[in-house]
Amino acid sequence: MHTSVVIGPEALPALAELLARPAVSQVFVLVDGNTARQCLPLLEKHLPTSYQLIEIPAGEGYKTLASCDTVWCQLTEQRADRHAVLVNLGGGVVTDLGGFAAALYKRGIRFVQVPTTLLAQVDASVGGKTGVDFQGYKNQLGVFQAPAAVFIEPQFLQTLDPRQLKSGYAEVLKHWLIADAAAFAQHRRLGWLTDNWTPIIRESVALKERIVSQDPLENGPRKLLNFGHTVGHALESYLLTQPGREALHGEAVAAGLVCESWLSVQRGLLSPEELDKIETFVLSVFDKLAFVGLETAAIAEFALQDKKNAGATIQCTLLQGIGNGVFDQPVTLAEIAESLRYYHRL
Ligand SMILES: NC(=O)c1ccc[n+]([C@@H]2O[C@H](COP(=O)([O-])OP(=O)(O)OC[C@H]3O[C@@H](n4cnc5c(N)ncnc54)[C@H](O)[C@@H]3O)[C@@H](O)[C@H]2O)c1
Ligand SMILES: O=C(O)C(=O)C[C@@H](O)[C@H](O)[C@H](O)COP(=O)(O)O
Ligand SMILES: [Zn+2]
Repeated sequence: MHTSVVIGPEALPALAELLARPAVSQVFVLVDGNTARQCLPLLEKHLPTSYQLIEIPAGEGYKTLASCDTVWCQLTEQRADRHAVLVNLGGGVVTDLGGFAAALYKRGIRFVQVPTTLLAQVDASVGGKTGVDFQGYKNQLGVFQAPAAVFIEPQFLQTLDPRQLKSGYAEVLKHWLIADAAAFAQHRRLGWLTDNWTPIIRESVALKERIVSQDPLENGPRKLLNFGHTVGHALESYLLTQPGREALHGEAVAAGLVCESWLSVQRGLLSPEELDKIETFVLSVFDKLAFVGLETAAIAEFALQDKKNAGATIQCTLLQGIGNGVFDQPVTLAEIAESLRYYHRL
């Protein structure tokens, strides 16, 4: 099944057209505190006058069942029927949570993604992974459910904090490392900042869609899109338990890209020179995440809950050369901890 993704100035008019169809009974718009203030004004003129707003607090800490409860209560109070559409206006937290809440309400109503962060525009809004965090584990509850459509307006990025922009760049880098060596080489020369994100968004979405279309439910090649995430999610989850030390998803993934590239060298899949290129570029863009050597075991433990694992075996996506990901590579807990110690020493 193909999901329509509209990118550019035609995106919001196309959304308006979809919402005006007679088959749509009610329109609900899910926002967080920031997208309510900073993104809704741009969207509002493309919405029907009768839309209802649902707001959750901003941030990863609210990607929870409790926030879904807020969504479900409001849909129920407003007697939303199966022909209602939920418009998710926000970053990956809103698109993941809104997609999940919509998929469960009355066994599923349609939802559309209107991503407003770079991370959500290049990655989270596409591919149908939805979910929430649970018991400290990332996306522990979720379903694969394709949105009715995705509408990407790069203009939303104008109000985005530079730290958030960088966080999204980690997922772009991931895409190049698993599947596009030429783009990695080109952007390593150019540096990460640009005043026109549209071509990068288009290329990332196309690359991700190509992989997802081969394996929508992640039984095989879709695991490539999880490069950097075995260690990245472990770090993100651990730091979420440490008040004041929380890392953004992309920041943790950036560290994970280095650790998992190091693991690729240990397996003889990647050369030390290639690792050097990756870590030099990553560290030129991202500040190093701070943790002490004694914490590496506790961080690594989180990898035991990674969704790619088979039983007790941690299965990582690694690189067989830059631009060529390989999935289902067994690694031990001790190796994950050692990769974190390598990163810590850089
Ligand atoms: N489903 C997937 O395939 C997928 C892929 C990658 C990441 N994710 C998930 O996405 C989440 C991270 O998403 P994120 O980085 O977008 O974080 P986020 O949704 O928390 O957004 C980051 C911050 O930016 C604010 N914001 C959003 N748009 C803004 C704008 N245009 N201007 C000003 N502020 C704005 C938000 O309110 C929030 O405070 C994680 O939970 C991650 O697990 C999912
Ligand atoms: O779309 C995918 O597949 C991904 O793995 C994209 C990741 O960037 C994203 O963070 C995803 O939510 C991770 O999913 P999980 O299955 O590891 O929880
Ligand atoms: Zn990710």
